[in-house]
Amino acid sequence: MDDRTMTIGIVIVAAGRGERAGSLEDGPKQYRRIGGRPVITHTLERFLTWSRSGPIVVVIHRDDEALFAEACGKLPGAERVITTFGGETRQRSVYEGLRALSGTDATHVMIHDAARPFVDRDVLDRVAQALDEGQEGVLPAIPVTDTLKRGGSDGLVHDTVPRAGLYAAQTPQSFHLSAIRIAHEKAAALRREDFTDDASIAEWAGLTVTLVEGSVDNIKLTVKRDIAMADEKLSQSTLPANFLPDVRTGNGYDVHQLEPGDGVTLCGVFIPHDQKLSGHSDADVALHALTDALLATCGAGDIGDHFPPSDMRWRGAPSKIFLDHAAKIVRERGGTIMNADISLIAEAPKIAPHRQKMRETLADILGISVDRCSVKATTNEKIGFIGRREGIAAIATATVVYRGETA
Ligand SMILES: Nc1ccn([C@@H]2O[C@H](COP(=O)(O)OP(=O)(O)OP(=O)(O)O)[C@@H](O)[C@H]2O)c(=O)n1
Ligand SMILES: C[C@](O)(CO)[C@H](O)COP(=O)(O)O
Repeated sequence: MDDRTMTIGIVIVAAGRGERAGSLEDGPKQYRRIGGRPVITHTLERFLTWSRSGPIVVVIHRDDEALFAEACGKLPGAERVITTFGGETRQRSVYEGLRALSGTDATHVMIHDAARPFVDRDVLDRVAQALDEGQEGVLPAIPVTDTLKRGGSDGLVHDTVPRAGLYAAQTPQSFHLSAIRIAHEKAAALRREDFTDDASIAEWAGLTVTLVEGSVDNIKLTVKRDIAMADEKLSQSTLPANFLPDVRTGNGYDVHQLEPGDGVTLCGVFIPHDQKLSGHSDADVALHALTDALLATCGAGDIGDHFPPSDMRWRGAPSKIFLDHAAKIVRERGGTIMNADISLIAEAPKIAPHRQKMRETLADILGISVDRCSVKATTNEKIGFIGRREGIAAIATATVVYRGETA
């Protein structure tokens, strides 16, 4: 069953003290800086820019109100975040988050650790897809890769634990909201306070929990070294002085003919109109131009090389598929997308009312923040084929930073 009527609420737990990461000296780990910004800013941004996020609850510690406001108050979309206070244990904090979420229209919930800032859109999409298919509980996890030993207090290895079938549990763990809330209530009533994740509460309450593929990058920052490594991963400041940043810019252009119809899809957004764009796919000129711009940053050809118009699979296809593919190629080649800029040249329809939605759609597809995505529009002053409303054109520019070299 594909249940797209559901609303996925998000609970991000951020009320821990982070003792193992040295909070006594440096403060709670979720407010420590990696890549120049607090850990929780990265985490929350991942959900604010994911198109399927419904209401978002962040569970904070009573002492951290100012820290949270400073870290997240200026993020685009921050005004829709609900905060509530957590408890002594992670389990209690989740419970408080679920209570806060129950006052919204959420039917399902993704429960995520603030201390996992590297969760990516692919993991979120996989978890959401399992919910769409009607799973009661969903656990992103990765197979254990180290050999496992059971040790004793005597400092000796007692035995080797077969690792076949063993997984390391990650978040966001996801459920029907009412089912996981009832499970948490039951655990609280029976004073069971020893659960370290929500999947184990669900299992205990008799819910079925389905495994989906997590990501090796989706680590939980637990000890000091994790935070230093996360910072190294994100920070330019740790690069050697002779590091040459490999910044590349690509451009793309596309045009499609207009014919009588009921609307056009531009930047992934359908706009009702008395014409439609003709083309093999959904003819979204804007996404086609941006796909070419991204491919250009790593010399990966153009859209026609990857999606030939002669291939029947792309007949009527949403152009999001093409842009998604180009972004994946860029990432696989070590690129980080810095920005995307599209200019639409169209006599009609009016683009301005749809610009914000278009920017959000680009941000979601590219997995970057909305402020890195720009959509502009101009008419052609009634000149030429665009002026005669015979077609719509788009010009796109993308900037990507690839792993640099030392001189
Ligand atoms: N009482 C608690 C404990 C934990 N968490 C949150 O749960 C996530 C995972 O917990 P963990 O890594 O164990 O964090 P801490 O409890 O903060 O760490 P420590 O055990 O080292 O103190 C974190 O985002 C943390 O902020 C929470 O909201 N409330
Ligand atoms: C929920 C969790 O992230 C799953 O791996 C983890 O159990 C929470 O952290 P803790 O250190 O076990 O409290």
